Amino acid sequence: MAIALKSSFLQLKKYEVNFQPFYPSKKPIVSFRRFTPMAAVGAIKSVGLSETFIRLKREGKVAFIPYITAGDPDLSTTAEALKVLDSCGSDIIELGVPYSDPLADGPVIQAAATRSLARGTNFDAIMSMLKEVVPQMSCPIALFTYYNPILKRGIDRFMSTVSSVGVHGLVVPDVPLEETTALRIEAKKNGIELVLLTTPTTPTNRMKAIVEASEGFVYLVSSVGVTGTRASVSDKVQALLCEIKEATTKPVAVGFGVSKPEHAKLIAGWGADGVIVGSALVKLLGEAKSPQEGLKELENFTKSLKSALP
Ligand SMILES: O=P(O)(O)OC[C@@H](O)[C@@H](O)c1c[nH]c2ccccc12
Repeated sequence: MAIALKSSFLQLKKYEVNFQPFYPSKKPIVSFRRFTPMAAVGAIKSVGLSETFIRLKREGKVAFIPYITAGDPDLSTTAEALKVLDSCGSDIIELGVPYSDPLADGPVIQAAATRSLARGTNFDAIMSMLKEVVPQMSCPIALFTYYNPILKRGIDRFMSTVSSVGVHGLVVPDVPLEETTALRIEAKKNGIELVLLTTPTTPTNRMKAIVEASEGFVYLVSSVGVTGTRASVSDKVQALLCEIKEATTKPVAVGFGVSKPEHAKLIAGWGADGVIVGSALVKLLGEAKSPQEGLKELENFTKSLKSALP
């Protein structure tokens, strides 16, 4: 696998596609041109989030959902990481759009966003990368962004753009439920599943409204505070899962703090339909001595997490 990984990574470095940067005055930040023979294989059509959970339920499996930050350490490595995560059995991938004020993120993901933005990663470059990579993937991608970048671009334009590159889902952690109507209308129009989040402190009636409105799956945040690995998973999650599952038949995936295979196994045993892991993976990729070392560590850790799930 390592040799295959190395050669496909080197393949990727040859990508050269010129695109008009969002701000014409800037030099193109990244450029991709298709050299890889992978494209000759033809596009693999991935299905959406809901369909993925229906298939997994039929197979008696729990979804493994990794999160990585786009452009950390660079977009070429992100493209390769998406393929590594896909080939290691990820069922849905959350791809984070780096943002300057990630208020819900802990130090690991904040640092990843800072590194990515410092490299000049922007939304258009991420879309260009996805346009190349999504046809080579078998699992769906859920784009992860804060609300402000959507408002800046315009909700309708944002949704049509992400849909055009093959993104299936969208997670916006800081949009209040009351403001999701416009997002949900445009998302539905573009075939995008808008995932909403509920937390341990969300009042029951508000939780019920959130699960009712959420598409694809419900994101249960396991603990109060920001993202970041925890030594253990709160046993309150078991009761929260029961409460949510009494309110909806929609799939529920649990995230925040999961950093070990035993955490994933525990959450799956409590009845979760999916387990989300972010910071532990972002740390491997962003803090490795080289992109190739980060990709290798990502592959090994992803396999250990996936193997802990039914
Ligand atoms: O990083 P963690 O603790 O493993 O949690 C998942 C998380 O990374 C991902 O889902 C996410 C990244 N940024 C967020 C902000 C809010 C909610 C969730 C997120």
